[in-house]
Amino acid sequence: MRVFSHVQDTPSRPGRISLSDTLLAAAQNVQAVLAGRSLSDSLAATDPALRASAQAVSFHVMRRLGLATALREALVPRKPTNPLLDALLRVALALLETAAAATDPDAESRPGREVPVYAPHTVVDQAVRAAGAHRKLKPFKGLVNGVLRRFLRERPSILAQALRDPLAQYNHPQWWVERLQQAYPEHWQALLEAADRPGPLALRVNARRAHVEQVLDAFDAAGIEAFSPMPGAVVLAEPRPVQALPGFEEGWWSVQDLSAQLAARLLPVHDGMHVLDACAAPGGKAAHLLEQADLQLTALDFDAQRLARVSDTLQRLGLLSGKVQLRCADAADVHAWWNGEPYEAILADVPCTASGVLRRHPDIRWLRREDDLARTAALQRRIVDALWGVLKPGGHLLYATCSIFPEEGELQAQAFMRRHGNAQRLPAPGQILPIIPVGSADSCSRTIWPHAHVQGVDAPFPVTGDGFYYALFAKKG
Ligand SMILES: C[S@@+](CC[C@H](N)C(=O)[O-])C[C@H]1O[C@@H](n2cnc3c(N)ncnc32)[C@H](O)[C@@H]1O
Repeated sequence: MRVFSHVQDTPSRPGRISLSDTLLAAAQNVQAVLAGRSLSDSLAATDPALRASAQAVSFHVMRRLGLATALREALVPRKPTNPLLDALLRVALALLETAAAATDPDAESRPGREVPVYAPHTVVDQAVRAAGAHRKLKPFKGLVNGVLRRFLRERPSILAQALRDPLAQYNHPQWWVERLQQAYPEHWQALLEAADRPGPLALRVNARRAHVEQVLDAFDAAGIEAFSPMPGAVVLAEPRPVQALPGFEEGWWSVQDLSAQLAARLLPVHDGMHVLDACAAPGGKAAHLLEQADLQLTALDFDAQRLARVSDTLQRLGLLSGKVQLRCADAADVHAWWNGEPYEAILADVPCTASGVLRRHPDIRWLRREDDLARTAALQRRIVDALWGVLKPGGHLLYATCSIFPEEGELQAQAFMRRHGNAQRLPAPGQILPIIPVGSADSCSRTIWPHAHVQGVDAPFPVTGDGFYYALFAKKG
């Protein structure tokens, strides 16, 4: 059994993180997500001492929430009226089932290395202790103990009963599964499985401060296994705390997924150009654009708090200058922010369901509702149509989303072409799916991964980018 090194399975003592505290914090996070709050926001409010361990457990529970819910329903058919109790039961059941699967020779899949695995008796003891330590849960200590012990005694039959529910089998809402089945009849299962594995730690090298070889040499000297799967990018074999990596203080690189790193490479820009990043926060792609060329850049976002992060990002990388203008406004309402000077290039990294980044945000599937898709697609249409009006003839607009739903990708791009007779579609990757390793023969498929960026790479370990969509349009003169 592997126990996370930062979590002890003994009671709280000053300076030590107990598993019971972690379970309680994870239950509070799960409760928050079930109430519609994002896991990142909820974790930000978690005691900093507990945050890393609570995150590891909460991420795992999000990836197993369908199964944990079905197990809880099988054991306690009437939903507990205390939502924290319900969440604690689901957290403990997710961990117990994972622990059991780790040693079950008949289990279909073994937990991955990133999954928190604790001895079953430890999970039961610590969940009971967690209940006892919380004023509102104290009366339910006996129930928690009884439910979890019964699960351990009767696991095969309870698991079989739970797995009759598709939610338990797939750990995604049914509507999500159906949409993927429809869009990707051959890949939907692989997509569901990929969503439950963590994405690789990918870095974008800041061309103004370092180059890939320099970063790889520094990592090698520090005993960190890494390679470069495409120009300007470095991927680590194992996730690590980024502040401890060589070059962090020096601004040599930024954390950015491989698929996201394609944006600034796809939009044709050169020194002196007047460029708009229309949905810019927190500034990853704006920074990349400025690392590539000396631009007159307007970074726009309608969320003031998030826009402040653009400033921080550019500051850290030494990219903030008088040539960069930050504007807080609705991109679709051009009269509110546009000074009348057309842009030569526009990046439209529009808001989306984020269905392509479940590896890093496993809560997203539980937060989204099916009708969000149509609402988000309508917002994207409104934004991109407005932006088309501020693009100079001869200029380029790159449409991007971190989604794998065609309504936000290819269908959106095709509808855009039908609405704008003066648009010409140029080669771009289209839909990128997070299931094909970079460097494999299959990654040369244009619909899956832009082959130009990966051909000839001899990958020492398999790497995939997040789910993303790119379409590039030129405005006829
Ligand atoms: C996918 S994120 C952008 C990520 C960013 N390009 C980066 O690389 O760091 C989408 C952004 O669009 C912003 N947004 C949403 N609706 C908007 C609107 N109507 N006008 C401008 N920005 C908007 C959100 O606040 C969010 O920061």
